[in-house]
Amino acid sequence: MPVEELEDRVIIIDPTDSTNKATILKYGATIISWENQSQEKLWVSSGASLDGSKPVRGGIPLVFPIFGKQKSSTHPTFKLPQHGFVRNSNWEFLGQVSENPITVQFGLGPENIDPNSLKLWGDGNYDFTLILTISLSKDKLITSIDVENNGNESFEFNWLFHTYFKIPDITDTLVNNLIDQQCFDQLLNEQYIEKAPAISFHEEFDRIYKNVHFDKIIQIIELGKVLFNITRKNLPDAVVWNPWIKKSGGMADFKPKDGWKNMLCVEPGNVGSMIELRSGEKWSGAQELTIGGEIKIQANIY
Ligand SMILES: O=P(O)(O)OC[C@H]1O[C@@H](O)[C@H](O)[C@@H](O)[C@@H]1O
Repeated sequence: MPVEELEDRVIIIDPTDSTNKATILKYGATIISWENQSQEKLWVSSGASLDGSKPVRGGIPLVFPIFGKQKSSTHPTFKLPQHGFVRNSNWEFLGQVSENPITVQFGLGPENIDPNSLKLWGDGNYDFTLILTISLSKDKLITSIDVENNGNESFEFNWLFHTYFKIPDITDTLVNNLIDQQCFDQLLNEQYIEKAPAISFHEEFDRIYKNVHFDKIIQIIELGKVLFNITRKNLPDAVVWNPWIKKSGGMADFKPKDGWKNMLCVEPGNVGSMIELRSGEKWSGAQELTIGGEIKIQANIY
């Protein structure tokens, strides 16, 4: 059976190789496991709540309609909690849409969201449909999102796939192809141009890389070996985050305590600015994750 639906989750299996599978929690439509040749590729905290009581610390949580917290008190997203409400809403499993590659969909609309949470966005006046499509094949996981405005009012939103990659050791890890990219450092509260030929990690790291050219493949490399390639469709920005020792120590659901050594978030999204969607309009974006291959150094693409 390539798709198995349980009460709280859906498991999908590559029909060509049963050692490739993914598990999606209905809560948040959070992908909590991606096994490739029986090896786990996503980091999930051993202290993560999987019972729907809080967003999952790990896997691929979904961020909408606000990334972080809105600073402008007049914006309709101002009252929303950090990263919005879809990572803590129960999505509807819509079923399988293709056998090979195995592809499934989840949907979310106002009817699936707790009314108190819904009111925090534009006083609950927006009507929308989100469709998440997840496709798994050999060495590849694709997640795509479609957003549609079904209401009469326009709305503005951010989207982000908050992907937690599992890595052997953060101190041996590099992230490639972000040189000369404009970035906003969330720790320094400063904007500058990234000058590192490849990013390395030796302390807390929290940067938003903006308008990264769509031809650029962001690679996570460990000791000369490509672990992951991240490509994006219509998602111009990428957040790179590792909480390191102190910040992870302050998160009750972050376990084991030295788990920061084995995780790195590279999060494709549209967060440098907001997307405006008028009544009846649709927007979509996707991240494509592939395993392995050659190191590809891309100089500037103009
Ligand atoms: O603790 P949360 O809400 O899941 O957020 C985790 C992190 O998410 C990242 O995307 C942000 O850049 C960080 O600033 C933030 O700390």
